Amino acid sequence: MTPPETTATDGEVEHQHAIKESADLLRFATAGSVDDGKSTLIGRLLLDSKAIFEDQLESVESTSKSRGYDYTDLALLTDGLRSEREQGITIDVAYRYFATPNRKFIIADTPGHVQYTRNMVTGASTADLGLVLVDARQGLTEQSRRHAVILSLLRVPHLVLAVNKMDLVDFSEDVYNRIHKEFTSFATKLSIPDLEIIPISALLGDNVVTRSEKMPWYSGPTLMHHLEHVHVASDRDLVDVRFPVQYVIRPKSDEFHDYRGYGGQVAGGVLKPGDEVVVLPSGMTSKIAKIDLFDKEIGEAFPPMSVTVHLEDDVDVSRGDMIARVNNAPKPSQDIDAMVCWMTNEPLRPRQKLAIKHTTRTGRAMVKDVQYRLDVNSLHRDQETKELGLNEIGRVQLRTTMPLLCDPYSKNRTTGSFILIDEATGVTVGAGMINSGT
Ligand SMILES: Nc1nc2c(ncn2[C@@H]2O[C@H](COP(=O)(O)OP(=O)(O)OP(=O)(O)O)[C@@H](O)[C@H]2O)c(=O)[nH]1
Repeated sequence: MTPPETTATDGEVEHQHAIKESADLLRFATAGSVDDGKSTLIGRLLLDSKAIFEDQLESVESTSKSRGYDYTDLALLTDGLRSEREQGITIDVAYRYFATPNRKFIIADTPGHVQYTRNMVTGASTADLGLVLVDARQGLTEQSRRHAVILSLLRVPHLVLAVNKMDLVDFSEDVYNRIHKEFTSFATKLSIPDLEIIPISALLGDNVVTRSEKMPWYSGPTLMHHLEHVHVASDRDLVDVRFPVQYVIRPKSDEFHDYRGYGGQVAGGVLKPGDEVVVLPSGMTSKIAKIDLFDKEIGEAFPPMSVTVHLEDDVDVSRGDMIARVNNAPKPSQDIDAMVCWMTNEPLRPRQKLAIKHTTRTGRAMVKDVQYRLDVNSLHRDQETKELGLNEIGRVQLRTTMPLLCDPYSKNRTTGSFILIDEATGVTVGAGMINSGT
């Protein structure tokens, strides 16, 4: 029997197209200790996937020669780009773009010498994949463990441990197996849904883009093959509708009376015209009249699309409000239980007051308790020290002055996270992942 013919509606076609678009893009964050070879690896990825321009390569080759190297120092490519961007920015993350015929990539590159959790958290918070480098001669270090812990707390769904400089350990299977064993046993204590451990030489290119002939014992994918094929579209929450309103487009005159829209980025679920929705915190309900993407009307919107939503009724909606589905809305919470990464010298302590930014709202919060501090090496929970120092991670209870419309971070990385800001200086001093709100 022939299956009935189906015709896709415009909305479905757009949906498929947008899913393909988001699947075509991989955001990944790199992490490693100083000199593990991160810059060299990024240079190698760009070079072997032919994502760099001839003139850039020529300048790197001539600089390498003038410095007396008998190889092309690919780190120059990355570091050159990086130093330009480092100027005057507090959060030291360089974003780099490249593409292969199979996928587009955005790399959030955090310099290894600045061992700040802040950079790592900023770079990895929106990543689909985290790439942690270790030097095969050293194996795991405290910093590689810390990076794995942070990636797991940030629920980065895919993790790659690249065991680099395999050429310096004679491409030894034993060395790889030892690091593999040590890391997998550490990783069982973390939540890492997908882990790949790849032996590479960033300098020589083994298993980066081309398969290494010197490591016939390794049967897994090359790094590039994995980056191109890792499945990311299903990582997004398409069930619970969450639309934090970023701005309200008001009618300028009577002529545009109909054009009241709410702009923002979809943080969860699929929105469609005709859906019954609730506006929080007011609790007023309405229906979605239409959804615009730039100046085009679309049939569906889902994460991470930035759209303008129009409602059928003239309800009162302001910046910081959230549009959700009736019967499936987040509960407003003022008592927040979260894992916090602290990013400044002055410790986080009970009774401290801070500004808190959650989705599109900013308010104030007081630290009620530091329940424990997490030792990133042993994963031991220290309940004695009631504070968090620079780069430390712990479980913290906060009381906010306004209710947050939040979800657990495990359900939604956008509505489940917040940043803490020093009220006097305006500097970001912490990042939080919500366990629960009551
Ligand atoms: N033998 C060998 N040397 C490597 C390899 N990868 C990197 N190196 C060398 O290790 C040194 C450090 O590499 P970088 O790429 O600058 O290290 P990094 O981790 O990016 O360091 P930062 O830029 O300071 O963050 C350089 O001398 C590289 O040439 C490798 O696979 N094999």
